[in-house]
Amino acid sequence: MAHEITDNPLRGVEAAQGQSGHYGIFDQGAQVWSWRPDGAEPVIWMSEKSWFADSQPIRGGVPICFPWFGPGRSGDLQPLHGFGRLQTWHMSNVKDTLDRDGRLIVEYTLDESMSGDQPNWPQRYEAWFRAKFTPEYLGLELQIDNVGDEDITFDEALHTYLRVGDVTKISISGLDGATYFDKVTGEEGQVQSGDLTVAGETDRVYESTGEVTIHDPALGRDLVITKSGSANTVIWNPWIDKAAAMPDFGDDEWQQMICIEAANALGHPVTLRPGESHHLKQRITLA
Ligand SMILES: O=P(O)(O)OC[C@H]1O[C@@H](O)[C@H](O)[C@@H](O)[C@@H]1O
Repeated sequence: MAHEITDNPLRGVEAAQGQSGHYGIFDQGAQVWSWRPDGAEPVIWMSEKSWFADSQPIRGGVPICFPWFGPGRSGDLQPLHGFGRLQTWHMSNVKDTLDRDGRLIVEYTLDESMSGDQPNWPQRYEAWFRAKFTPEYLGLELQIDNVGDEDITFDEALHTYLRVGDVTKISISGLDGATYFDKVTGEEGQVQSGDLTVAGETDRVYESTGEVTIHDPALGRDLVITKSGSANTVIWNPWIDKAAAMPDFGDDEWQQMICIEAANALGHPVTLRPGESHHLKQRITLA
């Protein structure tokens, strides 16, 4: 058993793990799209309606938002969530010990010579991303280096789409007492009370650096999401109307997904002086 470089529907790395496990990442956006530990239901969610086309966002997996989140802090930047997720990243390293312990590590790089002329963010940077697939957890790490001679400021997110059995039955713990901006109502300074349940369109940017757990009774499992280097946890489910309005999202698919994103956005951009680096990490563990 070894990893393969595959081309369908997009170029990337794939691996089988055990009898039924599967790992996958695309070069476009350095986007993880599959983590299914052996014997488990998929943990990473992918839409069956996703486009797989050059320079189009991929709906599902783990999009890397960079160097801005959504339309950016000015509210008018395109493409949404930054150009990083639309670029073809350079696969710089692949290591597997699949036969021994079921692990696969894939590393990617991106810099301004590859992302080309970006009028909204003409900065010098190097980005490095590592996905570590193991039978126990999926580890994600994004490093941004300032390689220029001026300060750089950016937003970023690991926009992780997770598969759940029935989103109306899950509860998410770990955010009790955290303040959040509700992007659906536009209300700032909301405070989470107890566990979060999903009963409508949900789009919240929490001030939170801690661990959250999804309790999923329909699949009979918990997903534990830890992170570092991140001031915000974003939770997103489009619910019925927004799902129906998105051409790359199945009308009923909102029922089986939730995004739990490790971000630095809105009031928490990252500023790096020349020569400095920033690390953003997220780990998903099946419990
Ligand atoms: O459709 P996109 O650009 O992939 O974004 C999906 C969602 O991503 C979330 O992170 C945002 O908070 C939502 O507002 C947004 O709708």
